[in-house]
Amino acid sequence: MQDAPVIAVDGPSGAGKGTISHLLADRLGWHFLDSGALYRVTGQACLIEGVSWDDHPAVTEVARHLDVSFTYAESGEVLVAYKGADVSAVIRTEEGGRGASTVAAIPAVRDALLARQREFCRPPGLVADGRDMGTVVFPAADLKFFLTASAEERAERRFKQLISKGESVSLPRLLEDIQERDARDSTRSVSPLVPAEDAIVIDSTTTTIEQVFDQVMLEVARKGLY
Ligand SMILES: Nc1ncnc2c1ncn2[C@@H]1O[C@H](COP(=O)(O)OP(=O)(O)O)[C@@H](O)[C@H]1O
Ligand SMILES: Nc1ccn([C@@H]2O[C@H](COP(=O)(O)OP(=O)(O)O)[C@@H](O)[C@H]2O)c(=O)n1
Repeated sequence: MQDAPVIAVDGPSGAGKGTISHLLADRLGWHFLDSGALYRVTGQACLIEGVSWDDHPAVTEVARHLDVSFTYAESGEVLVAYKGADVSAVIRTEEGGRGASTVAAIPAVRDALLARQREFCRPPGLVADGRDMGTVVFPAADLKFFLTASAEERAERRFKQLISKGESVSLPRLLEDIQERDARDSTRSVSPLVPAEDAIVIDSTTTTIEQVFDQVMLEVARKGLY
């Protein structure tokens, strides 16, 4: 099922998955899958096409025919486009996160995006960032991490991140959003947010990005992947 080695990085919002996955893909020279971006673009595409997030058959059609592309800018930044138009910034807003988490709870939408996610698995290897990389999309992954941190710490991180991008947000509102999103992601019937049985769980509530990355690299080396 897998054409190349895969490292799965799962966990809740703000746990540091994107940060650690990017560092890891850079260090190994592997491809990178931002599966959350596919759900975010699906939510955004619905807004663009005038499809309500509650209209499950219509949202599924949008996901099935999603015209999305990922390209790398010279700065190293990933540009995400829908039908050729840049949606990189708008999909990263809190509204974008809410849309993603709403459409991601529709089983047929997850099915529609499954094959597309697996296509990212190409030599020399793939670092896959998401919620169900180790449980559903790449169950045979060579190494699985589940990153987590307290909801308060994750809200604080998200707050700083959004403020630095010039978004006006309130910390209590963000904490509420994170808790709502955690609940929705963890209780949905398909691909709920749970660590794979063989995942290495890393809680970064009180550790720095560097410390988490060192721990991850130790496991990668132990597996002979670097
Ligand atoms: N261990 C950590 N300590 C402090 N800040 C962190 C840590 N890990 C990530 N961050 C910061 O938290 C924010 C969210 O991280 P991100 O990688 O986007 O999380 P996720 O992809 O899991 O939602 C970023 O601004 C990132 O720099
Ligand atoms: N593999 C994935 C990735 C994301 N998602 C959903 O998409 C939303 C946004 O994912 P993301 O990884 O971009 O979000 P953050 O962790 O960066 O907040 C999540 O809240 C999940 O509901 C999912 O269901 N499965």
